[in-house]
Amino acid sequence: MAADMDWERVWQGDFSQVQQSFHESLEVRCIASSGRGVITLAPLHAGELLLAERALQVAPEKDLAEMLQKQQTELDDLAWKRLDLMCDGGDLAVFSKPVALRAWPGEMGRERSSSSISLPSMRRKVDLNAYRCAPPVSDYAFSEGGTGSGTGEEERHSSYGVFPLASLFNHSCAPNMCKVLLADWVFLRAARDIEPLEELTQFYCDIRMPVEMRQKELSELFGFSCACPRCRFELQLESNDGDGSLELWRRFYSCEVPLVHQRFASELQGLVEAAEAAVKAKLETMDGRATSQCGHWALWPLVPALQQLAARLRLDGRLEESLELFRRADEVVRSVVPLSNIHLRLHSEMLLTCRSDTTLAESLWLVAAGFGSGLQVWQTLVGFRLPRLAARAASLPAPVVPGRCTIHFRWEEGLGSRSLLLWSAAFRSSSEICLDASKDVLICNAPNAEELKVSCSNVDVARMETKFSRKRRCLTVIF
Ligand SMILES: C[S@@+](CC[C@H](N)C(=O)[O-])C[C@H]1O[C@@H](n2cnc3c(N)ncnc32)[C@H](O)[C@@H]1O
Repeated sequence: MAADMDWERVWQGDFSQVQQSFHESLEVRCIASSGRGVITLAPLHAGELLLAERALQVAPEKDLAEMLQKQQTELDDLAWKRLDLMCDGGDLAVFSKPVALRAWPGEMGRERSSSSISLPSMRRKVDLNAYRCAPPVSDYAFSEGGTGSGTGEEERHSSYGVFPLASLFNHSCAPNMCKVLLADWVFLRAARDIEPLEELTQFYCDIRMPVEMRQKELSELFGFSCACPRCRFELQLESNDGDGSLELWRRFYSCEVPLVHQRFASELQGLVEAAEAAVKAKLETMDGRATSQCGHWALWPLVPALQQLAARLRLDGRLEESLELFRRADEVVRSVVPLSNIHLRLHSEMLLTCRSDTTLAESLWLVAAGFGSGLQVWQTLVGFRLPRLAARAASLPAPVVPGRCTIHFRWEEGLGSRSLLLWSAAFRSSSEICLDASKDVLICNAPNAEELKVSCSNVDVARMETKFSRKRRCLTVIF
């Protein structure tokens, strides 16, 4: 995978070095059904690039289906099959055998001589799959006065693209991937650390909306009822509100925040605290099923108010309290949509509040992981609001993406043998993985990984057998 791509050039609109590339551990498990779409076989680390794909066609939305319909004869067989299998609303069932994304669709595709894709079907494909494209430096840079790219709002939003591989990924309202669209390219990255066999998800609707609105939009536009963990949790929370104690909390969903805009900071703080207390009390009545992640999700509606409050405290010179509130908002945002524009905004605010090197390094990492590494990329997305910090940012070491990875382990008992399975996003090749033993502990390490110690009796490293799967990033140690 092109991890060492020169992102500064990409963000300046030079795509000459970019090639279609895939993470080798991705597998397609089903299409056009509610089952799991694309999964990973390997652990992934936040910021890892999973797919770089160029659009088959980019055009104004109204022309896209017709252009693709005409263009299909010019596509090579593989591209045509991918387009043919792109979801058009029909349910094509779960496969008996998964297909690697890089080989997609393998044997699955129709032979193209049999028929061409009809215009109505192409229209459905475009409706269900097309992404809005953007020229470099556009929506991502969010200065009020434009970005200097000279493109007007209308022009920026007039192009849509069809990406047959990227559109194989299903939706979640708390997705684990982030998507960057630049010109006619899409880049998908792991937005957080992801375990082997987890489904990879992106978002199709505005995930800032309350659950009922998200459900309505996904059902009307994409024809499915979202049953992601966040929707399930929020629906359960709402259904538990027979006594109406969540009324204040509900009013905080972003659309209502302008109403509280006029209040004094202390008054707003009181309201936020009351809403938080109400939702926390409600969580406690939910038979212990609410995880800590649910606790964060429950605070999502409060994020705009937390930001407003933090900005006011900053104006009053209460910098530490302000920073603390921005951090809390960031933690909640991270649980819903990691590595997003919302973070960029929050991190800029944090930097305006406190110009410490730690906060600056965090913001450099965030940009590198979500959008591509390089000082210029940071400058384009965040630094342009903070001119006085640019020189300091340049003096900090470039952030390493991925950062330090955990090594996971599991014991497996076989017939007459015992194996230890070790896996980590940091495992690139077996030669880099170090195994050592001291007394009753087996120690495993690799570049970029946190050292792992596993209790283990009478280990003789010299007599152990090992097998390594690069695809799964898994080392099996047989004793
Ligand atoms: C862009 S496609 C996603 C890939 C699709 N599963 C496929 O096989 O081509 C959008 C369609 O996938 C299905 N889909 C996506 N996310 C889903 C989810 N979370 N639950 C149920 N169906 C989903 C819906 O049929 C939707 O119209």
